[in-house]
Amino acid sequence: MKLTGQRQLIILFIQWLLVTTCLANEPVNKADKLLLSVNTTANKNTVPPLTVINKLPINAQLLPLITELNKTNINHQQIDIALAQFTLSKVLLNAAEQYLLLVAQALLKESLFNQNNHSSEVIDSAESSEHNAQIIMLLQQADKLSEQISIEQLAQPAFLQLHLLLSEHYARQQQYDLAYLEQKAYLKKYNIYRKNKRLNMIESLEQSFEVQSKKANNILMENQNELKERRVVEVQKEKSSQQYNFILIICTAILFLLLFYRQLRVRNKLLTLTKTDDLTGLANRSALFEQGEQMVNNFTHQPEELSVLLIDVDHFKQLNDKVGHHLGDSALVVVSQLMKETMRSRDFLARLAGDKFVALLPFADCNKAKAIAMHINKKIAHYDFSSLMLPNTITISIGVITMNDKQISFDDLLHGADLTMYQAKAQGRNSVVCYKNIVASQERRVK
Ligand SMILES: Nc1nc2c(ncn2[C@@H]2O[C@H](COP(=O)(O)OP(=O)(O)OP(=O)(O)O)[C@@H](O)[C@H]2O)c(=O)[nH]1
Repeated sequence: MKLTGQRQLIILFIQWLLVTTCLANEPVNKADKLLLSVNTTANKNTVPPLTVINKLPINAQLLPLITELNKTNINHQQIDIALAQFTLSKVLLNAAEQYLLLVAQALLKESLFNQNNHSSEVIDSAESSEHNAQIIMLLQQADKLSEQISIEQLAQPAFLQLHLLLSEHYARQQQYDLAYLEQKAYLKKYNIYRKNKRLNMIESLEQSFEVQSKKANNILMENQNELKERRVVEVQKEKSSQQYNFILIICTAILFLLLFYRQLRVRNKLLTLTKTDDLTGLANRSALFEQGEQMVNNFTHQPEELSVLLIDVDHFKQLNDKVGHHLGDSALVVVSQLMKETMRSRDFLARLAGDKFVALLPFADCNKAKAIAMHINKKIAHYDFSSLMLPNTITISIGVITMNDKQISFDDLLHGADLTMYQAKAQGRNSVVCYKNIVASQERRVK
């Protein structure tokens, strides 16, 4: 009874171990699924596949055979043929493949045995013991190959089955110590398998995170570059717009200045025309009075003297009648030019009307004015006008007046000059008469 109790305890312990390890025996549990999904995601994100160090290559047809053997309904004959082909194959199998082949043979044997004894209620103990021994022998052979296989590969589910099978068959042969050791070996390798899975998963997650992080950084840099490029384009546009506006402003300013300058020239020309005599180009009557009044005003407040000459061409009516009005105009032009040439630069010459001219001589006393008048008179009298189809000589009469009285007006001065000029005419023309001489002669007549 005591022995039976101990056996039952050992069987219960083994069953508990089997239940705890059953989850690990599943080819794909929750952790595997998670790992698979991570690997799939990582592969999609072009993460390099996980690499297992020192892993021996395994024939692609061997692993599906082992998966098939773990199912309930198996075509034993087909699998047996496939395994026989592997065994008889001339291709040299490596340690891992030999290991799995032996495990597969053990699984096939186990499956066949179970199928054969499924219907019979009483199992022959001798036959069962022999079957167990054969299975154990196959699995022990496989276990010997473990030395040539890396621990990471041995921790794979397909390889781990060896320990579970061995443990089960040791237990069946009541070798509980060995069964316990196999369970222990199984758990140890299973933990390695889980640990490796976890590490791989962490590594995969890290790689995935790194890739995502790099992608995010790349997108960020691309956006920043795009932003910079847009900013550069905007700055260039702003610069070209500023340049365009600047050029527009400069052009407008130049145009405005040109128009202003043209307007100023037209205005000055018009102003000059309004003050110029058409025929001779000298100042006209209006300009004469303007300039004369201004000069008289200036000389009212200073000691220097201002003299005025009134010049009239002698017998101009006769000349007009003789040579015609047109040539008479030419004579007036030449006479005015000769007078202008004789004047000082500071003097002012104007055409008063018809054949009458007025010269304003600033800073010229009576003597100086008379000298200038005499000079003009001689110059015209000695000029040969015959080249202009005019009479050889043309003479002029000049009346000279000096502004002795500081209170005198320009009109009075002009009137005095006119009187003096008529005195010169009266004396026989081609002569110069000063106003003070008229006054003296008048004074003598009174006496
Ligand atoms: N060709 C020409 N003749 C003019 C012009 N203006 C006035 N005359 C003429 O000039 C003449 C001036 O004559 P007066 O000054 O009165 O007399 P004069 O013949 O010069 O004789 P005295 O002055 O006494 O020597 C007139 O016959 C006017 O018709 C002009 O622009 N051109």
